[in-house]
Amino acid sequence: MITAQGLRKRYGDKTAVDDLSFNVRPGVVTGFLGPNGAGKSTTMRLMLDLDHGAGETRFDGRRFDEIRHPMHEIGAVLEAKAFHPTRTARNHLRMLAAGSRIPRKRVDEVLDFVGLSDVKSKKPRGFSLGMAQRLGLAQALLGEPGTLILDEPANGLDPHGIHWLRDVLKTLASQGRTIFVSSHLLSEMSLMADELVVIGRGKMIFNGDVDTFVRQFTQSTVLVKTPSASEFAETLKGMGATIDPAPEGGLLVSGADASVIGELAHRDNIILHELATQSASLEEAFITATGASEEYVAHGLTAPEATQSSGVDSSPPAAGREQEPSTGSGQRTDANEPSGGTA
Ligand SMILES: Nc1ncnc2c1ncn2[C@@H]1O[C@H](COP(=O)(O)OP(=O)(O)OP(=O)(O)O)[C@@H](O)[C@H]1O
Repeated sequence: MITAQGLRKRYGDKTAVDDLSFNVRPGVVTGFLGPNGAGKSTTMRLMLDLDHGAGETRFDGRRFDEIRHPMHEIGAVLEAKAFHPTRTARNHLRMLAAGSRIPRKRVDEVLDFVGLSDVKSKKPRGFSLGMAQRLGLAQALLGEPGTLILDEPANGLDPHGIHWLRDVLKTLASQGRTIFVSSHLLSEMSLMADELVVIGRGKMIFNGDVDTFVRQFTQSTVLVKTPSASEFAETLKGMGATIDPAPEGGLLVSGADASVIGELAHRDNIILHELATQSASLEEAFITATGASEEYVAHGLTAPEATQSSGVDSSPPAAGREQEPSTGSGQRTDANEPSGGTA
């Protein structure tokens, strides 16, 4: 279990991490999400004592500096290409293994596990980003730690590699390990993570399970297909639901769940051909939840005649979108106030 309490970091007058407190449970994968510049990497560095700031992180009750053999307890990859410049991949890991009294054979085991056996005698500086990510993971796993902290581990991996990483992290979590992983790949995160820590501009937005996050920040709709569409639409509107035409045909109903709609149809002898709840995606929830705390907002290209020579919009960046997440349960807090590889 990781317990982070009151993490805070300022760079000059910029607050990069603003009083973050959260728990990361063992046995599940916890995703760490936030827009660019939200403070994810800074938070991870603070957690691992790689940066100075306020607050405290405990790993199974102990601070990082109280852990005698960190490689055996915490594996972390914060930078994909942080390797020794001249050693081969295998020698790089052997050096780290020797420093932490890890048997040499474990080096070959982890290299095999991450699929780098064929290039173990090559120097990592020639590795692609995906290969470097694999070597970073091998390094993190050397001491068979109970906790893994990974910053964007899927970055640079091909689709097979991403699939593989998901299986690896889920398996490691199912063994009771604590896995904290940041990623911008939301579709991947929705398949991988059970729980989430979502931040924006350094502040907590949500800490809890993925389904609750999606439910809190989106509205699910129900697809209804019936030969009596106009008649049934009137009935549904009469009980306060909103009706839109579904792109695939039928009615898209908001504001009433499938069981209520089914019971109404039964009451009025309406034949239903389809009744399906359409859940929103993690990506939709993320956009809603973090829209107000997006720091770097892109602007569309303006028409060529408006920009004359360059064709690029040169207007100053906006402060952010005017979208405000409503306050939900205790798991969720607002984040609208503008503020501001190791193993
Ligand atoms: N060494 C530094 N000096 C000054 N500002 C910094 C430094 N490191 C980070 N920052 C600022 O702190 C904020 C948080 O940065 P951080 O890299 O932690 O965000 P992030 O969520 O990891 O972003 P991304 O998703 O783009 O990687 C940003 O505004 C960034 O510009």
